[in-house]
Amino acid sequence: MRDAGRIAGAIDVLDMVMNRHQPVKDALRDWGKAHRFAGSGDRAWISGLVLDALRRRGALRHVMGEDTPRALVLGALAYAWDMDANAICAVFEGDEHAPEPLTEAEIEALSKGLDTDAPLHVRADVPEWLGPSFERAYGDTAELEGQAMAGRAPVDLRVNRLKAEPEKAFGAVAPKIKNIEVSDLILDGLRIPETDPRAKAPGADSIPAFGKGWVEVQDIGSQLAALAAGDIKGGQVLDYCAGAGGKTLALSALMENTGQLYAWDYDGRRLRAIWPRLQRSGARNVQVRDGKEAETLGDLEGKLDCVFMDAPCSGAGTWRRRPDSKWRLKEEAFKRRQSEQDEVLSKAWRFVKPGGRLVYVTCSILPEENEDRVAHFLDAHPEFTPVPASDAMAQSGRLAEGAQARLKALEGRFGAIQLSPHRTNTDGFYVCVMERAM
Ligand SMILES: C[S@@+](CC[C@H](N)C(=O)[O-])C[C@H]1O[C@@H](n2cnc3c(N)ncnc32)[C@H](O)[C@@H]1O
Repeated sequence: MRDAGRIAGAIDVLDMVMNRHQPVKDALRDWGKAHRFAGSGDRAWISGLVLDALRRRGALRHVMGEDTPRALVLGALAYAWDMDANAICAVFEGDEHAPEPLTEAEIEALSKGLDTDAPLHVRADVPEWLGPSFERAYGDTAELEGQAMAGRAPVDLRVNRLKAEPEKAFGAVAPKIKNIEVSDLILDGLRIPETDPRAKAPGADSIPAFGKGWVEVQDIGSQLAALAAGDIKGGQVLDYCAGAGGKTLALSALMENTGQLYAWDYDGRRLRAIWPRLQRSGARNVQVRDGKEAETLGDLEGKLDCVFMDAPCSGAGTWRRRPDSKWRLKEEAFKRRQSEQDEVLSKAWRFVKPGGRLVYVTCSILPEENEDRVAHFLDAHPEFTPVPASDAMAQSGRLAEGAQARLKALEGRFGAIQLSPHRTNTDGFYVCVMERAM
């Protein structure tokens, strides 16, 4: 396909996302079925443009003066892909598959530059109702935090030391994936830098090292959050919100297959995906407990060295990867997540033994889901005391040289750490560690 047809395709796909409320992946799949002549390279190009339009939807609709799929796609071409109005006109010219020619108003909007005097929520590219939350959380850096969250994300790998040491895994991955880098924060982390949005992303899960279980796809922020469990080798650990097991696998590797790791989730269906992942990873210290909490976890009360809680949340920390969810989040759902967070905290603490630790994690950058929830919990549970999160991460023995000092500088209230694209070039994770009195 030529670029004019791809741009028309991006407008169609974005229309399906915005007006039929389809996730980007589903819209792209349906569009591909109806346009069989489009190859995988065309679909990757279209997907890259749609995702960039969604990532920057706030600033783009402001500059374009409308919030239509066409306006956002044209805006993304100009302001995210650096194509000026003349270049877009030239691509459209004489191509029967091109969208309608640019209007005078569009040419002007594509040429005038982004509005640096716009309100914060526009400059930070977040929904208007979340502007105050952003400002409260990040003050002077709110705009930078929002803009970094509107950028593209790299793909990160975690070396699974149950199967391969980092050097061996790197040696196996490097010939397959160009430009792979070693993380500067974490010893087991590898990074595939963000690629050209017009091109197909390297398929990390199709390389032999992935099939053999030597590496797992996991954002460095998520890996750091798991390290906050500390030195848990030989310990008794509960992954209370285990879901599909991303953190379970990281915790098992941290435990070097010693001790006992219990994986539980309130929604048993979510646990199903954990089984093949456990098998591929070689984890042998995991007991998946599937069933009602009272029946399946009752025997663990007051016994565990660490309860790890990757709480349900808005997912605001992953907006770079799922930008449609940024605009779908509604106040009511946001409030519901906060009640769920209070609920999981109010239940899970009882499994921690005296002297043991509770690790509260969200993939959110919003204080209502993070420090506000911890404050609420600590008010009701004075027997828990916060522990500096960077110290807990260092106790895992898996931080890269110099990383502890960098993370220490990020510690805020309760010694908790807020990771973010702007601060750590990771997804936005919040990590708070609390210790139960003896
Ligand atoms: C962020 S996800 C967990 C992701 C998982 N740890 C991973 O790394 O792949 C949050 C999980 O919390 C679970 N959850 C939601 N509400 C819950 C509740 N009230 N009690 C326990 N778990 C809950 C959800 O089922 C979901 O699987």
